[in-house]
Amino acid sequence: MSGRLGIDDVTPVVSAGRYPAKAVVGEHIPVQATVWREGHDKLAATVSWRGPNDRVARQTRMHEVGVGLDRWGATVVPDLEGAWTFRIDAWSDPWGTWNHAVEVKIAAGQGPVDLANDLEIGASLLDRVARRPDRRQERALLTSAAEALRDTDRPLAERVAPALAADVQKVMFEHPVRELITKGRTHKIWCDRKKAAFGSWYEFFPRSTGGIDETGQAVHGTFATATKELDRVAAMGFDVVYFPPIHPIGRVNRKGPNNTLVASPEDTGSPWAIGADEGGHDAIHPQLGTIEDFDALVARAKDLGLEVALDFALQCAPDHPWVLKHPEWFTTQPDGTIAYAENPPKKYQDIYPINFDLDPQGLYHEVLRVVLFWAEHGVRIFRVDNPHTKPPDFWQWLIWKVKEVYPDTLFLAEAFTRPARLYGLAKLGFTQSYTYFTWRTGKQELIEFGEDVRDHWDEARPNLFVNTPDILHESLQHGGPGMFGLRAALAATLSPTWGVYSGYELFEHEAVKPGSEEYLNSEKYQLRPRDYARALADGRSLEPWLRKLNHIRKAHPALQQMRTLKFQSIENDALVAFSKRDPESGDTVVVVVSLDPNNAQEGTLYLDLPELGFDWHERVIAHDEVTGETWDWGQANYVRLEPWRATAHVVGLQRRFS
Ligand SMILES: O=P(O)(O)O[C@H]1O[C@H](CO)[C@@H](O[C@H]2O[C@H](CO)[C@@H](O)[C@H](O)[C@H]2O)[C@H](O)[C@H]1O
Repeated sequence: MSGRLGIDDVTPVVSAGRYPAKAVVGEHIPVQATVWREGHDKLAATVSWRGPNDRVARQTRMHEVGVGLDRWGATVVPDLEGAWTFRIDAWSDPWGTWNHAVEVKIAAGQGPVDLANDLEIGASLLDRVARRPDRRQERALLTSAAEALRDTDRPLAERVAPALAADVQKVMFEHPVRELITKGRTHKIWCDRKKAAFGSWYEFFPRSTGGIDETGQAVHGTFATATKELDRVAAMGFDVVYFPPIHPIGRVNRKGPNNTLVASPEDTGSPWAIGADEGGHDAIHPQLGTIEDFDALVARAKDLGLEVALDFALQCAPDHPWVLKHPEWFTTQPDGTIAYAENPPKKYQDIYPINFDLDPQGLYHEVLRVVLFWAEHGVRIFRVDNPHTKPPDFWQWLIWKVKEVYPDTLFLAEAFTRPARLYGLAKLGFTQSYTYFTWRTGKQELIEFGEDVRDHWDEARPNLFVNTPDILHESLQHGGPGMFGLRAALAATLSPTWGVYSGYELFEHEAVKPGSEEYLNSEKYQLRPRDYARALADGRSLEPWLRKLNHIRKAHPALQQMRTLKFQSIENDALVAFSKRDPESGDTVVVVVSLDPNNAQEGTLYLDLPELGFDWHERVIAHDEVTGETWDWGQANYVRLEPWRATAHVVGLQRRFS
């Protein structure tokens, strides 16, 4: 410890300050610290915080949190993207000490003689503030309160009354006398744009948008056909459209349908097998079109309010130009061959892993060049494939190098891995992280998962995909349409950022074999044209539900929050309930989701109303955004969910004004 007063356990601080805490513009960030001192004198604390353009630090006075905990808190709201810092300043608060002394001594029946010194101390404190050049406006007010304290002709109550009055207290609080000022360590916050925390993602393969020809054959899609698809995606309320790799696909060791190891000349191969004669990571697959076509797609997406996210998979097909040009970037085995990549037990026979240690200088700069190339073409979101198989310091270097040029760039880590690595990557700079959500299906698992991601919010932001081309969870394989609906409801409301891989809205659920999470006829290895319009017309589509969920998410700022997530008690293991509150607007939402896709479930929901900003016994207006019904709710509420009608309630709570 250093400094006159104690300042401990500051939050948000990530890894003892090695990495910046995460925030987005406009986010209410709770700053807390344990601040303590010897003896009985009062202390106070201030957050001194500074934005990227601030020449002078902003000061926000902290308040005591709880009673007797010596814990102090304040909220700061960064209003600009970039690097912010904050520091806790603790100081002795003589005005607070004086207030306390006077109150308790008078309450104990002490008179003016006992309080003589206190009265003079109070007067001199008032004089000190009144004398400040920048307090000219309040000078008369403070001086007259000081005079009253010194006026021995008045009864004691009248001597102290002006100094204890609200107007004087306000000035003395806002412009305090600070003694024994102790400055804490400076901590970092990186503030991203809002989409870093809040957004709805939709993943589709541009190559699957070509439709079917007259012979019934799937036609390879292009950026032009993919562009047409954007209207439907935007209409469903998504904000980010994510494409698997769009680069030339290797021909050597190309995979065939259903992950077979022999491909016919017509087989498209996996887009993650990046690189061929036509180019590598900065090239476009010729069948998709040209860079100009890509630019046009990005522009159209922008018009529709969509942002394009590209996959960034650092690996190479054996015929990737890097393999020939830079053999030093790959590990050669004793027999002269390069081993293919693996993510055990998965085998990626069509790609070589890159060795980051053989020529870091050359490789790092080439990779940076590639990312900046796409950033120059308007891509500011990258979904990074398998980052946990590459060195951590490489990611830290790359992410912050890119942000030096394009600070608004966001990186989603596809690291389904051990928690230390998942959170480690987030701390290094990844904006968002895939999570274990797809595998959390039971009530208790979901509660633990939700609380875990909430409690890591300063360092990692979860992106809850309901499915991916690699993950068709068994619950979706066997749960029927109701399961698709409820999983979407959970993902869209539990986390400010969620995602859907196309085909979900068509309830695609056939696995390649029992026990596998791989789709049958996976789009990873072949084209998969889909007739969304027909399904919608026939009532076989989840599109209306996805649209509704995204609409509700936008209408309720509470659902754009994670810090305020709180699970509420509901008496039924097939029902899970939680609340969220937006600190800015006060918007408050309670979500109840049924985990049973087939049967009606009912239970009593007990709300922690004070936590939600209401009194314990208050009756509130509860409006369900799903069914459109409005109820009168209080502490205990009967809830029934019938999957054929609704798998979830998303209920906005409002104070009942009489
Ligand atoms: O390893 P993960 O399960 O995290 O999956 C990600 O990375 C894989 C490798 O890039 C990728 O796998 C797909 O592409 C491979 C290379 O073409 C191919 O060998 C695999 O069979 C195919 O699944 C996966 O899609 C991606 O999400």
